[in-house]
Amino acid sequence: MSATRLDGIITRDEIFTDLAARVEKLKAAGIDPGLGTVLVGDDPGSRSYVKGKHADCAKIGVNSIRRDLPVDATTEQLNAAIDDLNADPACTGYIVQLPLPRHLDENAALERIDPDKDADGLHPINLGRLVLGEAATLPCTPRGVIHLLRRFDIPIDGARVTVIGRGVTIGRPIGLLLTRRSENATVTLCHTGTRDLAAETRRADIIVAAAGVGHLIKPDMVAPGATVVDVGVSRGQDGKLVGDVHPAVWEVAGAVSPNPGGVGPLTRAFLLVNIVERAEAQLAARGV
Ligand SMILES: Nc1nc2c(c(=O)[nH]1)N[C@@H](CN(C=O)c1ccc(C(=O)N[C@@H](CCC(=O)O)C(=O)O)cc1)CN2
Repeated sequence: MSATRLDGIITRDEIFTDLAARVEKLKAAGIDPGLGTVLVGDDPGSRSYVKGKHADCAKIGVNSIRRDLPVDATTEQLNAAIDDLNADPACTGYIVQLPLPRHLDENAALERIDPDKDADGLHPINLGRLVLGEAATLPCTPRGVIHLLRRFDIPIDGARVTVIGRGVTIGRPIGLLLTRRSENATVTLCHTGTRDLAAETRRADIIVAAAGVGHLIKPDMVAPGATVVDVGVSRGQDGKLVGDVHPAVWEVAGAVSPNPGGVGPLTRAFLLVNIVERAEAQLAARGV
Protein backbone atom coordinates (compact mmCIF):
# COMPACT_ATOMS: atom_id res chain seq x y z
CA MET A 1 0.00 0.00 0.00
CA SER A 2 1.30 3.46 -0.81
CA ALA A 3 -0.35 6.50 0.68
CA THR A 4 -2.18 9.29 -1.14
CA ARG A 5 0.08 12.32 -1.51
CA LEU A 6 -1.35 15.47 0.09
CA ASP A 7 0.29 17.75 -2.44
CA GLY A 8 0.97 21.24 -1.11
CA ILE A 9 2.32 22.60 -4.40
CA ILE A 10 -0.84 21.89 -6.41
CA THR A 11 -2.92 23.24 -3.53
CA ARG A 12 -0.80 26.38 -3.24
CA ASP A 13 -1.13 27.04 -6.97
CA GLU A 14 -4.92 26.81 -6.71
CA ILE A 15 -4.89 29.32 -3.83
CA PHE A 16 -2.62 31.70 -5.76
CA THR A 17 -4.92 31.63 -8.81
CA ASP A 18 -7.83 32.63 -6.58
CA LEU A 19 -5.78 35.30 -4.76
CA ALA A 20 -4.49 36.89 -7.97
CA ALA A 21 -8.08 37.46 -9.13
CA ARG A 22 -9.05 38.92 -5.73
CA VAL A 23 -6.03 41.27 -5.75
CA GLU A 24 -7.02 42.51 -9.20
CA LYS A 25 -10.50 43.36 -7.89
CA LEU A 26 -9.02 45.13 -4.86
CA LYS A 27 -6.75 47.22 -7.08
CA ALA A 28 -9.64 48.11 -9.35
CA ALA A 29 -11.44 49.38 -6.24
CA GLY A 30 -8.41 51.48 -5.23
CA ILE A 31 -6.87 49.18 -2.59
CA ASP A 32 -3.27 48.14 -3.21
CA PRO A 33 -2.33 45.40 -0.69
CA GLY A 34 1.23 45.24 0.68
CA LEU A 35 3.03 42.61 2.78
CA GLY A 36 5.87 43.68 5.06
CA THR A 37 8.60 41.50 6.55
CA VAL A 38 11.06 42.18 9.34
CA LEU A 39 14.14 39.97 9.13
CA VAL A 40 16.91 40.17 11.71
CA GLY A 41 20.24 38.53 10.93
CA ASP A 42 21.52 36.27 8.21
CA ASP A 43 20.24 32.80 9.08
CA PRO A 44 20.12 31.12 5.64
CA GLY A 45 16.76 29.39 6.34
CA SER A 46 15.05 32.61 7.47
CA ARG A 47 16.54 34.57 4.55
CA SER A 48 15.25 32.02 2.10
CA TYR A 49 11.75 31.95 3.67
CA VAL A 50 11.54 35.76 3.53
CA LYS A 51 12.78 35.80 -0.07
CA GLY A 52 10.12 33.20 -0.90
CA LYS A 53 7.39 35.32 0.71
CA HIS A 54 8.31 38.31 -1.46
CA ALA A 55 8.50 36.13 -4.58
CA ASP A 56 4.94 34.97 -3.77
CA CYS A 57 3.83 38.61 -3.48
CA ALA A 58 5.11 39.27 -7.01
CA LYS A 59 3.19 36.24 -8.33
CA ILE A 60 -0.20 37.52 -7.14
CA GLY A 61 0.35 41.28 -7.45
CA VAL A 62 0.83 42.19 -3.77
CA ASN A 63 3.43 44.87 -2.97
CA SER A 64 6.49 43.93 -0.88
CA ILE A 65 8.01 45.97 1.93
CA ARG A 66 11.27 44.66 3.47
CA ARG A 67 12.96 45.72 6.67
CA ASP A 68 16.24 43.79 7.02
CA LEU A 69 18.31 44.34 10.16
CA PRO A 70 21.81 43.11 11.05
CA VAL A 71 22.29 40.11 13.36
CA ASP A 72 23.42 42.43 16.18
CA ALA A 73 20.39 44.73 15.84
CA THR A 74 19.30 46.21 19.16
CA THR A 75 15.82 46.01 20.66
CA GLU A 76 15.46 49.71 19.81
CA GLN A 77 16.24 49.06 16.13
CA LEU A 78 13.78 46.18 16.02
CA ASN A 79 11.11 48.26 17.75
CA ALA A 80 11.70 51.09 15.27
CA ALA A 81 11.21 48.72 12.30
CA ILE A 82 7.97 47.40 13.85
CA ASP A 83 6.68 50.91 14.66
CA ASP A 84 7.54 51.99 11.13
CA LEU A 85 5.41 49.20 9.60
CA ASN A 86 2.60 49.82 12.11
CA ALA A 87 2.46 53.40 10.81
CA ASP A 88 2.98 52.70 7.09
CA PRO A 89 -0.34 52.97 5.20
CA ALA A 90 1.17 51.00 2.28
CA CYS A 91 1.61 47.99 4.57
CA THR A 92 -1.62 45.97 4.88
CA GLY A 93 0.03 43.49 7.22
CA TYR A 94 3.45 42.14 8.10
CA ILE A 95 5.43 39.49 9.91
CA VAL A 96 8.52 39.39 12.08
CA GLN A 97 10.44 36.37 10.80
CA LEU A 98 11.09 33.83 13.58
CA PRO A 99 13.30 32.81 15.22
CA LEU A 100 14.91 36.10 16.22
CA PRO A 101 18.55 36.12 17.39
CA ARG A 102 18.71 35.02 21.04
CA HIS A 103 19.41 38.49 22.47
CA LEU A 104 16.01 39.74 21.23
CA ASP A 105 12.70 38.99 22.97
CA GLU A 106 10.34 37.29 20.48
CA ASN A 107 7.20 37.69 22.57
CA ALA A 108 7.88 41.40 23.08
CA ALA A 109 8.32 41.81 19.31
CA LEU A 110 5.08 39.95 18.53
CA GLU A 111 3.19 42.02 21.12
CA ARG A 112 4.44 45.27 19.56
CA ILE A 113 2.86 44.45 16.19
CA ASP A 114 -0.44 46.29 15.60
CA PRO A 115 -2.93 43.37 15.97
CA ASP A 116 -4.77 44.65 12.87
CA LYS A 117 -1.53 44.27 10.87
CA ASP A 118 -0.52 40.92 12.37
CA ALA A 119 -0.32 38.83 9.17
CA ASP A 120 0.89 35.73 11.08
CA GLY A 121 -1.98 35.68 13.60
CA LEU A 122 0.57 35.35 16.41
CA HIS A 123 -0.23 38.55 18.35
CA PRO A 124 -1.74 37.74 21.78
CA ILE A 125 -4.94 39.57 20.80
CA ASN A 126 -5.41 37.39 17.73
CA LEU A 127 -4.53 34.20 19.64
CA GLY A 128 -6.92 35.33 22.39
CA ARG A 129 -9.69 35.95 19.84
CA LEU A 130 -9.10 32.43 18.54
CA VAL A 131 -9.51 31.03 22.06
CA LEU A 132 -12.72 33.04 22.51
CA GLY A 133 -14.07 31.90 19.15
CA GLU A 134 -14.11 35.46 17.77
CA ALA A 135 -13.10 36.51 14.25
CA ALA A 136 -9.28 36.73 14.17
CA THR A 137 -6.34 36.58 11.83
CA LEU A 138 -5.38 32.90 12.02
CA PRO A 139 -1.84 31.45 12.11
CA CYS A 140 -0.68 30.42 8.63
CA THR A 141 0.68 26.89 9.12
CA PRO A 142 -2.35 25.58 11.06
CA ARG A 143 -4.62 27.13 8.42
CA GLY A 144 -2.54 25.41 5.77
CA VAL A 145 -2.84 22.01 7.49
CA ILE A 146 -6.63 22.25 7.74
CA HIS A 147 -6.95 23.45 4.14
CA LEU A 148 -4.77 20.55 2.93
CA LEU A 149 -6.88 17.98 4.81
CA ARG A 150 -10.10 19.43 3.39
CA ARG A 151 -8.67 19.71 -0.14
CA PHE A 152 -7.97 15.97 -0.16
CA ASP A 153 -11.28 15.04 1.53
CA ILE A 154 -9.75 13.76 4.74
CA PRO A 155 -12.60 13.66 7.31
CA ILE A 156 -11.91 16.00 10.24
CA ASP A 157 -15.31 16.06 11.99
CA GLY A 158 -15.09 13.58 14.87
CA ALA A 159 -11.54 12.52 13.94
CA ARG A 160 -8.99 11.73 16.63
CA VAL A 161 -6.03 14.00 15.89
CA THR A 162 -2.67 13.63 17.62
CA VAL A 163 -0.52 16.76 17.31
CA ILE A 164 3.17 16.48 18.22
CA GLY A 165 4.81 19.76 19.22
CA ARG A 166 3.62 22.65 21.39
CA GLY A 167 5.26 25.59 19.60
CA VAL A 168 3.40 28.86 19.12
CA THR A 169 3.46 28.83 15.29
CA ILE A 170 1.96 25.33 14.88
CA GLY A 171 1.26 22.97 17.80
CA ARG A 172 -0.70 25.18 20.16
CA PRO A 173 -2.83 27.07 17.62
CA ILE A 174 -3.65 23.97 15.56
CA GLY A 175 -5.20 22.38 18.65
CA LEU A 176 -7.40 25.47 19.02
CA LEU A 177 -8.41 25.47 15.35
CA LEU A 178 -9.18 21.75 15.14
CA THR A 179 -11.42 21.82 18.22
CA ARG A 180 -13.64 24.64 16.89
CA ARG A 181 -17.21 23.55 16.09
CA SER A 182 -16.45 23.97 12.39
CA GLU A 183 -13.69 21.33 12.58
CA ASN A 184 -15.00 19.30 15.54
CA ALA A 185 -11.96 17.06 15.97
CA THR A 186 -10.76 15.49 19.23
CA VAL A 187 -7.19 16.64 19.75
CA THR A 188 -4.37 15.20 21.83
CA LEU A 189 -1.39 17.54 22.07
CA CYS A 190 1.89 15.67 22.65
CA HIS A 191 5.27 17.13 23.61
CA THR A 192 8.56 16.13 25.18
CA GLY A 193 6.76 15.30 28.44
CA THR A 194 4.45 12.77 26.75
CA ARG A 195 5.07 9.34 28.33
CA ASP A 196 4.17 7.03 25.46
CA LEU A 197 4.15 8.91 22.17
CA ALA A 198 3.62 5.78 20.06
CA ALA A 199 0.45 4.90 22.01
CA GLU A 200 -0.91 8.41 21.30
CA THR A 201 -0.07 8.32 17.58
CA ARG A 202 -1.33 4.74 17.06
CA ARG A 203 -4.86 5.66 18.10
CA ALA A 204 -4.99 8.71 15.82
CA ASP A 205 -6.97 9.04 12.61
CA ILE A 206 -4.77 12.04 11.79
CA ILE A 207 -1.23 12.71 13.03
CA VAL A 208 0.20 16.23 12.74
CA ALA A 209 3.94 15.95 13.33
CA ALA A 210 5.47 19.34 14.21
CA ALA A 211 8.28 18.31 16.54
CA GLY A 212 11.28 19.20 14.38
CA VAL A 213 12.85 15.80 15.09
CA GLY A 214 13.98 14.05 11.91
CA HIS A 215 12.06 10.80 11.13
CA LEU A 216 10.46 10.78 14.58
CA ILE A 217 7.29 9.09 13.28
CA LYS A 218 8.10 5.48 12.34
CA PRO A 219 5.70 3.10 10.56
CA ASP A 220 4.91 1.14 13.75
CA MET A 221 3.58 4.38 15.30
CA VAL A 222 0.89 4.80 12.63
CA ALA A 223 -2.47 2.99 12.38
CA PRO A 224 -3.02 1.45 8.93
CA GLY A 225 -4.86 3.94 6.72
CA ALA A 226 -4.29 6.94 9.02
CA THR A 227 -3.42 10.40 7.65
CA VAL A 228 0.00 11.82 8.50
CA VAL A 229 0.81 15.52 8.07
CA ASP A 230 4.54 16.18 8.18
CA VAL A 231 5.16 19.74 9.34
CA GLY A 232 8.45 19.56 11.25
CA VAL A 233 11.84 20.23 9.71
CA SER A 234 15.31 19.66 11.04
CA ARG A 235 18.75 19.22 9.47
CA GLY A 236 20.28 15.75 9.11
CA GLN A 237 23.99 15.02 9.71
CA ASP A 238 24.63 15.71 6.01
CA GLY A 239 23.10 19.20 6.43
CA LYS A 240 20.00 18.31 4.36
CA LEU A 241 16.49 19.15 5.57
CA VAL A 242 14.62 16.18 7.07
CA GLY A 243 10.92 15.96 7.92
CA ASP A 244 9.44 14.43 11.09
CA VAL A 245 8.03 11.44 9.20
CA HIS A 246 10.08 8.37 8.25
CA PRO A 247 9.74 7.48 4.52
CA ALA A 248 8.50 3.96 5.39
CA VAL A 249 5.32 5.53 6.87
CA TRP A 250 4.07 5.91 3.27
CA GLU A 251 3.64 2.11 3.17
CA VAL A 252 1.30 2.08 6.20
CA ALA A 253 -0.61 5.38 6.10
CA GLY A 254 -3.65 6.18 3.94
CA ALA A 255 -2.44 9.70 3.16
CA VAL A 256 0.78 11.60 3.85
CA SER A 257 1.87 15.17 3.18
CA PRO A 258 5.35 15.22 1.67
CA ASN A 259 8.04 17.36 3.25
CA PRO A 260 9.16 19.40 1.34
CA GLY A 261 6.17 20.02 -0.91
CA GLY A 262 3.37 19.67 1.65
CA VAL A 263 2.52 22.15 4.38
CA GLY A 264 5.48 24.54 3.77
CA PRO A 265 4.11 26.04 0.54
CA LEU A 266 0.75 26.49 2.26
CA THR A 267 2.32 28.39 5.16
CA ARG A 268 3.45 30.91 2.57
CA ALA A 269 0.13 30.85 0.72
CA PHE A 270 -1.93 31.51 3.86
CA LEU A 271 0.24 34.48 4.74
CA LEU A 272 -1.02 36.05 1.52
CA VAL A 273 -4.57 34.85 2.17
CA ASN A 274 -4.37 36.77 5.47
CA ILE A 275 -3.15 39.88 3.65
CA VAL A 276 -5.83 39.71 0.97
CA GLU A 277 -8.56 39.09 3.56
CA ARG A 278 -7.32 42.08 5.54
CA ALA A 279 -7.39 44.28 2.39
CA GLU A 280 -10.91 43.01 1.58
CA ALA A 281 -12.01 43.95 5.10
CA GLN A 282 -10.65 47.48 4.49
CA LEU A 283 -12.66 47.64 1.30
CA ALA A 284 -15.81 46.42 3.03
CA ALA A 285 -15.31 49.03 5.78
CA ARG A 286 -15.39 51.71 3.10
CA GLY A 287 -18.86 50.43 2.22
CA VAL A 288 -17.88 49.63 -1.40
N1 LIG B 1 6.98 34.77 11.53
C1 LIG B 1 7.05 33.48 11.21
N2 LIG B 1 8.22 32.84 11.35
C2 LIG B 1 8.26 31.51 11.03
C3 LIG B 1 7.13 30.83 10.52
C4 LIG B 1 5.91 31.54 10.40
O1 LIG B 1 4.85 31.00 9.99
N3 LIG B 1 5.92 32.87 10.74
N4 LIG B 1 7.24 29.51 10.09
C5 LIG B 1 8.55 28.95 9.89
C6 LIG B 1 9.25 29.29 8.61
N5 LIG B 1 8.38 29.51 7.44
C7 LIG B 1 7.77 30.71 7.29
O2 LIG B 1 8.15 31.70 7.82
C8 LIG B 1 8.35 28.58 6.36
C9 LIG B 1 8.97 27.36 6.44
C10 LIG B 1 8.99 26.49 5.34
C11 LIG B 1 8.41 26.86 4.15
C12 LIG B 1 8.48 26.03 2.92
O3 LIG B 1 7.85 26.34 1.94
N6 LIG B 1 9.26 24.96 2.92
C13 LIG B 1 9.45 24.17 1.73
C14 LIG B 1 10.87 23.68 1.69
C15 LIG B 1 11.84 24.81 1.64
C16 LIG B 1 13.28 24.37 1.45
O4 LIG B 1 13.51 23.38 0.77
O5 LIG B 1 14.14 25.12 1.94
C17 LIG B 1 8.49 22.98 1.74
O6 LIG B 1 8.06 22.58 2.83
O7 LIG B 1 8.19 22.51 0.66
C18 LIG B 1 7.78 28.08 4.08
C19 LIG B 1 7.75 28.91 5.17
C20 LIG B 1 9.48 29.43 11.01
N7 LIG B 1 9.43 30.84 11.14
